[in-house]
Amino acid sequence: MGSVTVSNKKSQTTSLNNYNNLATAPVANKTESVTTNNNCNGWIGGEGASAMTSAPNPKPKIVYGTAGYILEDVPHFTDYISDLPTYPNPLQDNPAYSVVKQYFVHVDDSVPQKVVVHKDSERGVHFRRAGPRQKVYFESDEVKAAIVTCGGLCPGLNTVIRELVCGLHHMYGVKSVLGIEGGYRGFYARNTINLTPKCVNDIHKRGGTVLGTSRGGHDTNKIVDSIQDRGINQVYIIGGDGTQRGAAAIFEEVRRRGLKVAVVGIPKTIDNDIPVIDKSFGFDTAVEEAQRAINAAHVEAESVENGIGVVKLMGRYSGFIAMYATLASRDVDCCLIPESPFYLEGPGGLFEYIEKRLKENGHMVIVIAEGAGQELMSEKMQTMNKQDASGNKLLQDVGLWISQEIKDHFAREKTMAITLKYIDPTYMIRAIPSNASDNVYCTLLAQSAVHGAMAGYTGYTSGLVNGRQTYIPFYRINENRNHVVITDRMWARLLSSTNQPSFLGDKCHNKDNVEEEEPLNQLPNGDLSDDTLKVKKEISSI
Ligand SMILES: Nc1ncnc2c1ncn2[C@@H]1O[C@H](COP(=O)(O)OP(=O)(O)OP(=O)(O)O)[C@@H](O)[C@H]1O
Ligand SMILES: O=P(O)(O)OC[C@H]1O[C@](O)(CO)[C@@H](O)[C@@H]1O
Ligand SMILES: [Mg+2]
Repeated sequence: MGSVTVSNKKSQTTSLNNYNNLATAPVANKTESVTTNNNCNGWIGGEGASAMTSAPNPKPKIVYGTAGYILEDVPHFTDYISDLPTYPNPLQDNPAYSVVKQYFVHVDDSVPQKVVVHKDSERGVHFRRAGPRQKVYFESDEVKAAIVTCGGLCPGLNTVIRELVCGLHHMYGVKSVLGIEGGYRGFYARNTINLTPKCVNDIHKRGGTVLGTSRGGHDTNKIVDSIQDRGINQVYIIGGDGTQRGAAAIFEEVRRRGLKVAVVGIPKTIDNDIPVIDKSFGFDTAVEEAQRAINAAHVEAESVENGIGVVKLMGRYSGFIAMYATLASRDVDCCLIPESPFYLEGPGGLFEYIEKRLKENGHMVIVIAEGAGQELMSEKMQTMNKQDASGNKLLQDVGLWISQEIKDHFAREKTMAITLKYIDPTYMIRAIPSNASDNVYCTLLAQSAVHGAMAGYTGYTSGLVNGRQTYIPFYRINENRNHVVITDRMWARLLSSTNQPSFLGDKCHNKDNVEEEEPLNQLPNGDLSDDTLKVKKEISSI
């Protein structure tokens, strides 16, 4: 890798090899900014480098290199605490690793966010590669780790807990690991449990989380007080978008107080709506389990004349589960997701398509994500805007609603007699243990998280980017949500597999009606990479 510059007012140039020593360098406020929201919790390293002081204005920690190389780095203890002792990584004496060449990750290793490039492309954004480092910032018996799970359930939660405990124990000799019960509020309202490799040995075979979980109840100060009171110095926080925002707030407070506490996020969401990462753990398991419901709907539908099977799947704001379950099944004739608004009546509408499909095939299967059609439903029904304890919008049951609308339509129109069966497996797909590939994924995520904390990194989410484990600054995880891009090839593949209407009507040819999000990764010739052209809802007026 060529020389890499840490940009700052004094244009100081620092090799990445020295990057961990930045805290002792007189680095001033960074002048460039990156696209991020005001709540970002990353920060430029080196500010206020003296011990027990904190940066007044945290900014993302960005390193620039040659040919447009950008490293969106994660915070490190040395950014705000000076004179920390380091120790050789105990893995170097571990017989399992002694035969592995270059087992330790090189300090300059990073992973590109975009792998599709043109010959003149800039190198673009990179994230720090995860993995064990030669030096660690904790002695084994100094570590007191804590693990907490927050938000909804997801297959694999127990596997991550197990692998954190076993990873800390077996790789780094850490004996003290606490489980925080019942989500964030467990830090200050519940007891903790001691987690040992023995007591977590079998938990990956069970669904749910042995620690319990909750929504709401995040009180940053109380949580950090509890971390301080209990002497915890590594916190592993497993949860979705809300949880990662909470983790960013905890990190900020920890840093403000100048504590040597690693705050590490492990992204969890069955909806796969966390940005940057390839996919979230448990997603594959959920898609696989959804097949059982789709199969049942198909069997019911094809066994009667004009049979319709409707399956509702999870996906509050993003329709990934519905999209992948549809693509995997091949029995689905129509997939409805929040990102692709649809309409019922008239030419090109859902009712017209159902009639056509029944005439052609005698039966059909519809998969609908729980967040789809919410605006349509609210137009037709008087709905209350309710929220859960975390402030997430509580959704109406779109599966029940659409089933009734279809039945009413055919009863009214008398074009054909239909039989409709509605299957709602929503909680069944997330309350199960993770499958084999998710178990492996959870193991890698957990071990990467542990390596990073031991190496003194903090304020990051451990995540898979282009097939490599990385450390991603919280602000990147928290700045937006991952959506199905309906102008992307994946959605086109689905449309061509189901043959359903796009519900875009003429408007899909009218660029004025397409509201595009900022094309973050525009390629040099003006083309947009697959996953960056984001088209928002634009047919609500149809
Ligand atoms: N902006 C925020 N700042 C601090 N804490 C938050 C924030 N948003 C949510 N939290 C806390 O994070 C926890 C989990 O949030 P939430 O219930 O939204 O689930 P999640 O982590 O998004 O998971 P999922 O949506 O996949 O079920 C809750 O305890 C909530 O109080
Ligand atoms: O009923 P709960 O536990 O609030 O969870 C429901 C929500 O959790 C998720 O599984 C994850 O966010 C969503 O798909 C769903 O809307
Ligand atoms: Mg969420």
